[in-house]
Amino acid sequence: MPPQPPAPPVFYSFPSNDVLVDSLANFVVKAQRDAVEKRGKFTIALSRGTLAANLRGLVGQKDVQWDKWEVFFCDEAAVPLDSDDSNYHSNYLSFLSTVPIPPSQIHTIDPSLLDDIEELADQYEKQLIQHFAASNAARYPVFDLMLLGMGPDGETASLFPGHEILSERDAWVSFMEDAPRGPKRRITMTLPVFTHCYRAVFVVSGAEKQEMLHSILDTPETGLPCSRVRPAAPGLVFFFADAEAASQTTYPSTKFRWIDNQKEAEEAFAAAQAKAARRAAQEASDD
Ligand SMILES: O=C(O)[C@H](O)[C@@H](O)[C@H](O)[C@H](O)COP(=O)(O)O
Repeated sequence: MPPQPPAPPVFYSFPSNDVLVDSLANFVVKAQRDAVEKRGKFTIALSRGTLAANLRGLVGQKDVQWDKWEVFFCDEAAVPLDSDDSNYHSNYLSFLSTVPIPPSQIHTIDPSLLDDIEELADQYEKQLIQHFAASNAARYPVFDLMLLGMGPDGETASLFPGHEILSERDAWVSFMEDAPRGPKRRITMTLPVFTHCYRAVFVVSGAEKQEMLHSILDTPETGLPCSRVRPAAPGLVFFFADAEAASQTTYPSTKFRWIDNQKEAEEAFAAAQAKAARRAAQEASDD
């Protein structure tokens, strides 16, 4: 049988940041429950930026099994773990320090290797191999949930547009010394890792993201890194945006609900598309 094409992205647009935060918490808890039921643990990857603050809805939630969480970082700057540039540090301050995940289950870079960027990436890849060896990894690791930001140039993690790292197919973790913005020396999970997860979720907020979200969702053929995160079957990709970020895109939005598989994602997309067409026809007849 030929491989199934990736499901269309599921786009949720929320009237305010608070509603986005509650819905994201609800989604993460469901993803965790699903992963723990099926695989006995919940393997999640975090990104730097506003994401950590948008996870605040998880704090104090009753049905979270924090002892089942295994936390990795989508990318990391080659800086000490207490630096403002550290992905770990930004997530620690706003999220990880407020929840009882056992520290041994939070997988950071080895800060003794900061001077050797290649070794830093290799060592992080070894941590992934060790974690995934006993479970589902064949060619690539399969994360239960990868939480992603959308950068100003359409980058995600440290996958910048036009950078050669985007063509990496072998390594799970790669490195760069020429990042176009922020800390130059970084390691990052590679594109195939993002396209082999069960669920990838972009969290996008604020008016400054309007244009880029429009490009990513409405003209994915331009091939910006965020548009290239299309997990292979049975994986799914979701966009959570607040009203400000969502104001330019014409991509049909789905009312927030748990979507479990590709068929449901396709049905949600088709229903949202039909609704948008009906609304456009109604508006045209009102004019
Ligand atoms: O590593 C970086 O250069 C930045 O951290 C960047 O890629 C970030 O992930 C996005 O800008 C989204 O961040 P926000 O969600 O904070 O906008």
